[in-house]
Amino acid sequence: DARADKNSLKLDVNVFKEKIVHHLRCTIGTSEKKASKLAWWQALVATANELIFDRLTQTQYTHATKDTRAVHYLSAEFLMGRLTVNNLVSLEVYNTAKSALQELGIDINELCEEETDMALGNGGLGRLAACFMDSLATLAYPSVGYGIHYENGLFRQEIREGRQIERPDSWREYGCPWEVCRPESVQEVPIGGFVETQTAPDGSIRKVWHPEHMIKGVPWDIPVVGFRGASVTILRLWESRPTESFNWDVFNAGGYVDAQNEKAAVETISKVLYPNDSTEAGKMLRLTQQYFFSSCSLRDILRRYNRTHFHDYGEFAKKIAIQLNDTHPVIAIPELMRLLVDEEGISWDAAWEIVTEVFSYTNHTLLPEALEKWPVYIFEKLLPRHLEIIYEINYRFLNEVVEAKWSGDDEKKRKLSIIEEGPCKMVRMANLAVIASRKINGVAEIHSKLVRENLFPEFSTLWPDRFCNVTNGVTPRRWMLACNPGLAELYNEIAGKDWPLHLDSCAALRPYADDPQIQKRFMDIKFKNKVALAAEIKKLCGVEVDPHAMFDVQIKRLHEYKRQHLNLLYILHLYRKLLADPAMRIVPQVFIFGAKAAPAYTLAKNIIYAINVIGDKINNDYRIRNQLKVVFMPNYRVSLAEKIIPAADISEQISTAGYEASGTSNMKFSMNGALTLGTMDGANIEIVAEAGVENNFIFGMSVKDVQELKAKGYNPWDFYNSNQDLRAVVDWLDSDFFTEDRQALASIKHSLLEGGDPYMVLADFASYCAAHKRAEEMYADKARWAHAAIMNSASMGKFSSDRSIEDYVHNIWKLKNYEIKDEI
Ligand SMILES: CCc1ccc([C@H](C)CC(=O)N[C@@H]2O[C@H](CO)[C@@H](O)[C@H](O)[C@H]2O)cc1
Repeated sequence: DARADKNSLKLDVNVFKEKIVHHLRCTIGTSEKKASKLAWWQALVATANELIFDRLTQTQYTHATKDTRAVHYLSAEFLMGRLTVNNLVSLEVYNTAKSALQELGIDINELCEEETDMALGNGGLGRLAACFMDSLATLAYPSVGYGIHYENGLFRQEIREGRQIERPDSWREYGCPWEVCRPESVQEVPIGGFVETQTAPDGSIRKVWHPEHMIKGVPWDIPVVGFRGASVTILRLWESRPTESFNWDVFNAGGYVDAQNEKAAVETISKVLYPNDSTEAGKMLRLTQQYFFSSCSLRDILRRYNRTHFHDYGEFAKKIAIQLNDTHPVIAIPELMRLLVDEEGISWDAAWEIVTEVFSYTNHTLLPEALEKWPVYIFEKLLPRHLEIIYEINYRFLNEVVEAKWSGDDEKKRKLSIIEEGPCKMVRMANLAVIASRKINGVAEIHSKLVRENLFPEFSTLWPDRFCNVTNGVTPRRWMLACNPGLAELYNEIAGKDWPLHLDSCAALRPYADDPQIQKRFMDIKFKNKVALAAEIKKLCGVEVDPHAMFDVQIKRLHEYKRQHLNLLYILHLYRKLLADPAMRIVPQVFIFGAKAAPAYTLAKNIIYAINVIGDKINNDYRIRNQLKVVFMPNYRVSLAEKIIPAADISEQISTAGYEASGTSNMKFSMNGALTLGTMDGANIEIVAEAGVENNFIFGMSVKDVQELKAKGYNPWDFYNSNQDLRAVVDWLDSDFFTEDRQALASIKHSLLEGGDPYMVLADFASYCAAHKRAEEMYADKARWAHAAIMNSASMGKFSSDRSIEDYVHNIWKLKNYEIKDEI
């Protein structure tokens, strides 16, 4: 299929087959007869790793010999998903592998189901980091991703009687063949303790930190395979371990338990990912995680730099760029100051010069509850020296920069200060990020505008040139070529085989938008994907769905601002109308949901419960003759998204305008020929600008409308009382029609009325219903729908993460890329 193997010459089917059998016997140590599917998968991976590690070595050799400038992407999350299909496709040996396995009587798809997702992230931010790593390797820019080697990724979600149950995600229980440990690059990180101020004979002050503990950081490297093996870079993830100087003396002194506790305490640091994707936990362990990986990463960067620069930091800012993926790694700023001043003996000013040159910061959310602030007392306990450095940075900023601009304006100082005064003083990580970063960017045009105007207005007045926008993107390798081979085949024919590298070239399909043959091809591909998804839904949810129906999909984290409950109100509205008029005939529709809620986010979990119990009722209500189906697919994750997105007709992107920074699933859906039903929020605005608003269904208030209604005072009762249909479905939530446990559903009604409906669900309901009406009408007009589907898919060139990376490279990182030849 379209995932054709250009360089399969390198490894023809027989050679590939021999290598798989060789690894089965000599690497995994079993025989064809006895081998489990897991063993065959491990043998397949070992075979692919031969190519991958060779390219990795070539890549690292080129970067080292050319002493290249590189970007270091610091992120607490990397939502990598599965790597097998992606790596085989990027190496262009997918079909070779498929045929080789076939000849060995093995179905490659079955093998790939053996792989557990590498779910080391919550949602958008983590997946974006993964797409960016793919593009950096494909564009052959020198880069390293740095993160945390969580033993447990994002929890596995099970649905029990409609409720979300969290289960641990021990993804590498039986090891992971895609990662390699690098003991030679272990780091040790101090934490806790106190700071001693020493006065040298020459009167100069020296700060000496006496840490309470040392933590060992063990690096695990995951190779990132660029498309066509352009380069192979690494994602280096740090695992926490107790240091050798593990308190044996405590142990020998019989303090076994204390020794064990200390060991356990250190190991918990990289034990588990915090499952919140927009509310900060404020837990000490969270800051310890952030500091641990940031410090290990900086030490690793300094170690690599000093290999050729021998502690002469004159070139450091020329060779090193560091991107901070939101505020989570911002502790790296005072940590680099500490390493340069305290350990390398560089002056404060020289160190600050370097720090403000190397760091840049990306903001991914405006939600106040997501902006990290740490109590000063936690810093005093964990990171006393960093607190001193933060105070010094703040003092110089307020008294040199702010005083110069707004002399004597204490209000400005209070607003811009890194320290938030009050009963419990807090460290504002976002302010620290802005003060120390060369560039600050948002992730979509509207979001970057709101970052400048609402989040950091004074800072953007102070430093207008520091603020910029880089609209998000997604990798077309995973999100088109690998997950939708039928569509990939069509683009190979129409746009040539390089479209995965030049997504703009997909525009070659636009002139065929009304060509009946192409329309048929395109919609047949969609239908085939819907048949496959219908089978998966049957298997996972036991629900029969008709692939001819309109597949309306909303897959993303469960959050009120993403308004899954608005979607649910419309489903209730449709159901109510069908019950009211048994003769009514609608375009058959299947509403598909996938969403994890942060474990402590009760209302979000109640919305999941509501979707399941209401869905159950509807799916088993014979009176509506299967015209309406509701499916909640459990354990939404990257590998499930790869199955759902190619089969979608409608992409629900219905956040309250001004709340979704960008969104990235919206891009994946459009690329795969789904039509967006959404608000003018985040990247939706840029998507419909490329594909045509007439080819999508925009509804609801704009950002300006939302701001004005909030300013005027929004009263949800006004909408409740003035719209009978709305009132009926909201009241239906507070009934025992769907479940005897009406409390959970009633809590949703309560949040929409007494709770003030903070995300204006009721205000956008009527417009949302009208947009759905338009969608149903267009879906009935097959040619019109096909036109729109093709125009969306063929107009997404801008949303390749390659374009995002080129923007970062030219506006922020100033990198050169290097062709990787086989030099060694
Ligand atoms: C402190 C807890 C926490 C954890 C994660 C986050 C992330 C910033 C949340 C997130 O994933 N934001 C999403 O980032 C995507 C990539 O830029 C955007 O496309 C989404 O709009 C944004 O919600 C905030 C707070």
